[in-house]
Amino acid sequence: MKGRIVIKIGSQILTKKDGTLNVTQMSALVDQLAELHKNNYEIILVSSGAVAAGKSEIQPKFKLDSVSSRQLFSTIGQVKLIQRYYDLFKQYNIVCGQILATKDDFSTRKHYLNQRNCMKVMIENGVIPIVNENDAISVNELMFTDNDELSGLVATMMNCSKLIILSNIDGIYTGNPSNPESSLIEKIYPGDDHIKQYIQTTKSSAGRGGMKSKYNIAKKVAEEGVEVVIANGETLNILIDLLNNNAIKSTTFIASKKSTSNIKKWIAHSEDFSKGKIYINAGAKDALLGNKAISILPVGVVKITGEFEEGDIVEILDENENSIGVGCSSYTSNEAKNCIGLNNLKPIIHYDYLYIGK
Ligand SMILES: Nc1ncnc2c1ncn2[C@@H]1O[C@H](COP(=O)(O)OP(=O)(O)O)[C@@H](O)[C@H]1O
Ligand SMILES: N[C@@H](CCC(=O)OP(=O)(O)O)C(=O)O
Repeated sequence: MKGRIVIKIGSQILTKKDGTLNVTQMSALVDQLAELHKNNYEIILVSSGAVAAGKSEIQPKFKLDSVSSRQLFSTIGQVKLIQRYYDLFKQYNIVCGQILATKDDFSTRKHYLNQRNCMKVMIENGVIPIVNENDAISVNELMFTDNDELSGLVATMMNCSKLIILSNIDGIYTGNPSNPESSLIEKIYPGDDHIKQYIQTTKSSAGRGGMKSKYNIAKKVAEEGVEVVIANGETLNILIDLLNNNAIKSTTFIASKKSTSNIKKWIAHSEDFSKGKIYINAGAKDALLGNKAISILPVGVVKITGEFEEGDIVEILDENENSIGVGCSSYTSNEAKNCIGLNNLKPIIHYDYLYIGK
């Protein structure tokens, strides 16, 4: 096996403005995926495009709100999308399978491991998983920011070496990409926090999260040890060139060298399931943000809100409400509240169950 990689393809690459599938583009990408598969890469595809592809199929009989229209179009478009992938992969005798996920499918460790097992058994049998958010049932708080977030979660969960995010742009520019003075940023190292100033809120017409969400998730995933590349899916032979390290326009987020355990990877992507908040003082914050492996002790805690059980996910904040990380509590909320500020007690969050970062 050469490496396990997640490739995420945005709506803009897969569909045309009139809502039909961009079959030429899909076919060019599947040709490359087939070649990588033949060369022993393990591939997980995260594909957007269901909503955009559904729009050309039906004219709603009455005006729909945004939730209903997303539901209606995605149910129709997903069939088109997966059928086309099936046919294209079939030409290479490659079997693909569909996974439609909601955020809730990752909410407990049990759910998370279940998802992991499903993708693992597919890969072990030579099947390419094609993952998309289940737009028909994920609404509001159950929604991922977009498929960039889902692809990051999958890449860390499956211990992939690389995540490639294909959009309609070569990568991250130092300003508005249409401004000739902006230049492409080729490499972003862990801790390069100044880059976020360059990200505009503009996004492509079919995209959901825009570059901001790509940047946020890429930074987080690279800090967990997975290299992330943002590149243009319209560029000829893009995947092959990227994986052969040929000079090609793209932005690479260099992976952090520090290793992150599997349990921490799950915790890192679980902040939306947090049942409570643990506020820590300045000394505890400094210690946590330093280089040592530190647990959160009751003595550094100043306030606790929410109701939680032992093992539940809780958010960690400083006294100014800045989020510092997430972890699994070793106490129930009642027990934890009773030991705020006390010395010589077991950690409220043990280092092994603590993820620092956003
Ligand atoms: N600094 C930047 N560099 C590159 N692209 C940017 C930047 N800021 C905003 N963008 C926008 O982000 C868009 C890509 O995000 P998005 O529309 O969500 O695509 P996708 O459908 O592939 O997920 C680009 O087309 C571009 O307009
Ligand atoms: N699940 C949606 C994808 C939403 C999304 O994240 O789109 P994009 O920003 O183009 O990757 C769909 O298939 O239409």
